Amino acid sequence: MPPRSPDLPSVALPADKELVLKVVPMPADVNANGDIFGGWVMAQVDLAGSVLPQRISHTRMVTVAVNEFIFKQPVRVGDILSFYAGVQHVGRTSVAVDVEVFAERFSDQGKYVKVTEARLTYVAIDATGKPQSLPDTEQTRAWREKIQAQAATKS
Ligand SMILES: CCCCCCCCCCCCCCCC(=O)SCCNC(=O)CCNC(=O)[C@H](O)C(C)(C)COP(=O)(O)OP(=O)(O)OC[C@H]1O[C@@H](n2cnc3c(N)ncnc32)[C@H](O)[C@@H]1OP(=O)(O)O
Repeated sequence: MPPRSPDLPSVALPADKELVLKVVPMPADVNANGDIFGGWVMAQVDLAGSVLPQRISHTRMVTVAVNEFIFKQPVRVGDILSFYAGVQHVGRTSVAVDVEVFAERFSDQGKYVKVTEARLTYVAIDATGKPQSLPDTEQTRAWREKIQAQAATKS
């Protein structure tokens, strides 16, 4: 196995996002370098990103786009991965979500390395697979208002 690069300093976990998933990759998930295969990480990010949209849709949702995906640091076997998600846009049928992934080395817990960040978009679909409007729930309105308020403070 090639030598490991030294770990970066621990970073703070995001206060503006929600912990939606924790998982530990196993030896079956490695690539030819001995690190965790990027496709495995992408699959976990897709699942993690779907948690918040599913909270408001109450119907089937599909991933329409991976708008951005950055592998910042390698993931190792046995890392405890924490997936943090935040809704960035709520459209008529779609929800865009930012996902950040942090690794705790199994033998050095409590120190976090940011390994991945991504933006994905999910679409609510009906029984025939066509996009359908998101329901107008309290949660939907709360996210829309929060996003508008954040945009107003930026401009
Ligand atoms: C009953 C309950 C069951 C619960 C059960 C729980 C299961 C818990 C596990 C869940 C797990 C989920 C996570 C795995 C999810 C997969 O694995 S899904 C599999 C991969 N994805 C697919 O197969 C989708 C294939 N694509 C399609 O079917 C169609 O393209 C779609 C998605 C229905 C969209 O159809 P379309 O006619 O192109 O739609 P269109 O009207 O142009 O756009 C719809 C919306 O998408 C947006 N959009 C389109 N393209 C883009 C883009 N590139 N970027 C950003 N936004 C875009 C549009 O802006 C529009 O947004 P709104 O303005 O309406 O908000």
